Order: sequence, then C-alpha cells, then structure tokens
Amino acid sequence: MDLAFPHVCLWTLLAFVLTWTVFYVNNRRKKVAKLPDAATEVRRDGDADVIIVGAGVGGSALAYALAKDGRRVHVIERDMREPVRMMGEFMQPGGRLLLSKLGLEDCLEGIDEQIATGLAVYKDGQKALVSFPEDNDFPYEPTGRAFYNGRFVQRLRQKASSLPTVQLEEGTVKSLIEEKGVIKGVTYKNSAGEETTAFAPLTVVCDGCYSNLRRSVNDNNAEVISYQVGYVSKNCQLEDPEKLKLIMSKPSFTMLYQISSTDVRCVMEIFPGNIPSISNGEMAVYLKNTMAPQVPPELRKIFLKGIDEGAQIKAMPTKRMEATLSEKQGVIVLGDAFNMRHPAIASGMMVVLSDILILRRLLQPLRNLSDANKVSEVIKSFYVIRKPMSATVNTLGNAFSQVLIASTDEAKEAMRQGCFDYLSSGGFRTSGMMALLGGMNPRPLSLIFHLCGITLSSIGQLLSPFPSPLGIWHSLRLFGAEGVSQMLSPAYAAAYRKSYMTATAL
Ligand SMILES: Cc1cc2nc3c(=O)[nH]c(=O)nc-3n(C[C@H](O)[C@H](O)[C@H](O)COP(=O)(O)OP(=O)(O)OC[C@H]3O[C@@H](n4cnc5c(N)ncnc54)[C@H](O)[C@@H]3O)c2cc1C
Repeated sequence: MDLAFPHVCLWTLLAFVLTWTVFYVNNRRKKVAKLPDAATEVRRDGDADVIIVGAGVGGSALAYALAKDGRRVHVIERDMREPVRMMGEFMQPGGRLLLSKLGLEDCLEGIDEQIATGLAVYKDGQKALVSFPEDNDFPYEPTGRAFYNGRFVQRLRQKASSLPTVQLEEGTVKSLIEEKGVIKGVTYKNSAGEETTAFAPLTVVCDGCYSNLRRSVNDNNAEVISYQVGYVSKNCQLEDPEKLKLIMSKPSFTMLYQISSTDVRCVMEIFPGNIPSISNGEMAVYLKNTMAPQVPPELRKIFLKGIDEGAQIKAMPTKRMEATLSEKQGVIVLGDAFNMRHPAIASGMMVVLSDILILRRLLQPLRNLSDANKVSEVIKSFYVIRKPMSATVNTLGNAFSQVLIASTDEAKEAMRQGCFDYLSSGGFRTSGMMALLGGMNPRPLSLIFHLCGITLSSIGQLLSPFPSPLGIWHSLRLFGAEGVSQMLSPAYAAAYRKSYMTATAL
C-alpha cells in the first residue's frame, strides 16, 4: 500500500510527460512543414514580394537592399533616362556612411564626384573656413561628395538591376489597387503604352517630391517655403574646391560648389511673390544686378560666367512636409513623397537612406510579406524608430534656413551674425555644428545644445559693447518667439532612442 501510491504518481507523471512530448513534437513537425508551404505559396504565382514605384535615389537603393535579402522586387520607373535636375547633388558624410552600410558606396565613385571637406562661409566681407570634424564616434571618412545627381541615380539603378531578383521596368504608375483597406498592387502604363497591373504583398511609394500617389495613402500636405534658383557655370574651377561656398546674402543664402572637375553649381534662395521671370530674361538681369554684387570678389567671375554664357536657369520649389503614418495596409510611402525638409542642409538623401536601412532591418525577420498585419506592425515600428534621426535633420533644416534669411529686424539679424560667429569660433562649437550639418551626429540633444549656443552667441552680439535697453529687449525676444523656440518649431525634438542605433548598426 505504501509503495503503490508513489508508483501510481510516478507512472501518471511519466504518462503525462510522454503525452506532452509526443504532442509537442507533432505540433512542431506540422509547423515546420507549414512554413515552406507558406513561403512557396507567395513565390508560386510569379508575383514579386515588393513593388517599388519610382527608381530615384530612394527606390533604387531600397530595391538593392531588399533584393540582397532575397526578396523579389519589381521596380516601376517612369523615365529610365539619366535625370537632369537641380537636387540631390551633395551627399553628407553621414549619408556616405549609410550608403556604405547598404553596400552602395561605389555608386558615388567614377562619376567625377568632388570631395568636400567642409564649408567656406561668407558674411559682409568676413570669411570662415570650417571642416567636418575627425570624430572617433563616426566610423567613416568625414568628407562629403558633390556630383551630378543624374549620374548617381543611374549608378544606383544599374546596381539594383544587376541583382537577379530585381525587375526594373519603365512605366508610369497611375494608381494603387486597394481591396478593403489593403493595397494589393498598382495599375501602370508600360513602355508599350498598355495599361497593365502588378501585384505584391507590399507596395512602396517612392515617387519623389511631386508624388501623386501619396495622396491616396496619406493626407499630409506639402508646403512651398521658397524657391531654389540655380544654374551651372561650365569649364571653371573654384579656389579651394573642397570647401562648399556658403554666402549669407540677401534675401537669403547663395551657394557655389564644384559638382564635377569642370563645373560649378550656383544656387540661391528666393521667396514666392518676388521671383523674376526666367523666360523673359528678368531673372538673368536680377542675378547679375542684385545677386552678383553680393558674391565675394574671388567667386564673382565664376558666378557671372554661367549667366553670361546663357546657362539654363532653373527654379525648384523648396517644400516642407511632415511624415504621417498611413492607415492602409500593404503599403508604405518613403523618400520625398513621405517627408520633406528645407534643402539648405542638403540631407534629404541621407534621411531616405537611413529610413531604408531601418525598414530593411525590421523586415528581415519576416520570411514572406504576405501577412499584412505583421507588415503593418513593422511599419509602425519603423515610424517610431526613424524619428530621432529624421526629427533632428528636419528641425536643423528648418532652423538653419530661418537663420540664413536676411532681415531688417535687429534681433533676427543678430541671430544671423550669431550663427556665423558660432560656426567660425572653432573648438567644440564649430566641430559640433559641422557634425550636425554633416549628419555625423544626428541627435536631438546635440541639436538643442547647439541651437541654444547660437542663441547665446546672438545675445552676446546684441548686448555688446554694453547692454542697452533695446539690446536687452531684443535679447529677451531671442529666447521667445524669435529665437530658439522658433527655430525648433515645429517641435519635433523626440527623445533619442537607442533603437535607432540598433536598427542602423552594421
Ligand atoms: C532644390 C533641392 C535641392 C536638394 N539638394 C539636396 C542635396 O544636395 N543633398 C541631399 O541629400 N538632398 C537634397 N535634396 C533632397 C533630395 O533630392 C531628395 O530627398 C531625394 O532625391 C529623394 O529621393 P526620392 O527617391 O524620394 O525621390 P526622387 O529621387 O525624386 O525619385 C523619384 C522617382 O520616381 C519617379 N516617378 C515619379 N512618379 C512616378 C510614377 N507615377 N510612376 C513611376 N515612377 C515615378 C521619378 O521619375 C523619379 O525617378 C534637395 C531637394 C531640393 C528640392
């Protein structure tokens, strides 16, 4: 009797363990058997895993990254010819690091790209040379590259289409195909002019700053802030070509930089309502009579060369648009179609590359993309993780462009001078600001620190050589609506998340 009870217990326990083990092993077998089925189900029908609309900077880089992870990617681009445009001509050091993380650094080679080590900043006869800092925390060469955007885009397209799982097709996407809130694919006109369709579990809209498609996914609106007016002066070389020339002119900034060994881009900001006509020649007259005298004498000859030789003058709208998350499933919007900031800090390409890196990492654990709920979870995480980097860059773009605008207001003008003094003061101020501008340290806290530093430097301006009542009043304004709080508006400064570093780690 005494021995019977432990025996019963022991046998019951053994029976339980045996039953559970058989059940568990059986279940696992079923699951393992199911996985390849699900994977082959997506691949059987010949559809791609991802459709990408637009093979610009973002679309091509994303196609390469996803195909490297074994996805089948169908890219539809409306014009396969080399783009001729006045945007995306400078890659910050931070952007070069991201390109290398994506395995695309060679796309910036062999295109007559120009090395840029920093800026030459000019204001009212003063000049400061500032460089991207050597920084142990930045694991890449601290230099940028200037180039013809079209050459870079063609290299990205070639690199993406060199992978066997990328189908790069010429065609214009007309609309997204939607069923019960889920995007299933696109309708497009192919190169033969036929209306056709393509289907995939995930569609990425990457059709640039003039995007038509984003409106069917997001309800955010782009705001035109100003226009960038520019042209190329051919067959000339700037003095000290490794420094981009930033002139604090009126009404806003002017830039000159070497975009090939023989060509110099001249570009300046002009505001709506004050734009001379390009077609009737008023613009050329304005550039010669109003802008050229503000260009330092050592750069003026090159500035005038393009105008005198009849270079094509172009005007591009400068847009700002906040990123918003779509309610729809099976789709994600990226690049300029998703988020835009002022191009004064030349960082749009860096932001889209950072977004691609994050998205790719988050998608990697998903064996296939047909589970719309799982993909939606990834997109939500992507939206959160990208914030620190994008918010820092967007806010910096907003702040820097505000500071560069000339004004008759004493407080605003002090801010402009304060920015010049801060940038040119040397030491941690210069290196900190240049690390921010170069995308080498895209941290919100660092941004706030340096914006406060610029404000204090501006207040120093207003209160010297001795504090006057007007100077004190303007100083108080710099702490309020005119100064750091305005520069930080819209208030993005999200707490810096470790997850960003994890997502973009090598
Ligand atoms: C004036 C200006 C200067 C700038 N300078 C810089 C700079 O120096 N450095 C920097 O980093 N950023 C700069 N930017 C920002 C940068 O150019 C963009 O952030 C970047 O090009 C965005 O890449 P994207 O892939 O979203 O768009 P894009 O590179 O514009 O690509 C969009 C692609 O989609 C295609 N497309 C459009 N509609 C369709 C359709 N319906 N069907 C199929 N294909 C379609 C287009 O043909 C194009 O190839 C600048 C922006 C402006 C406005």
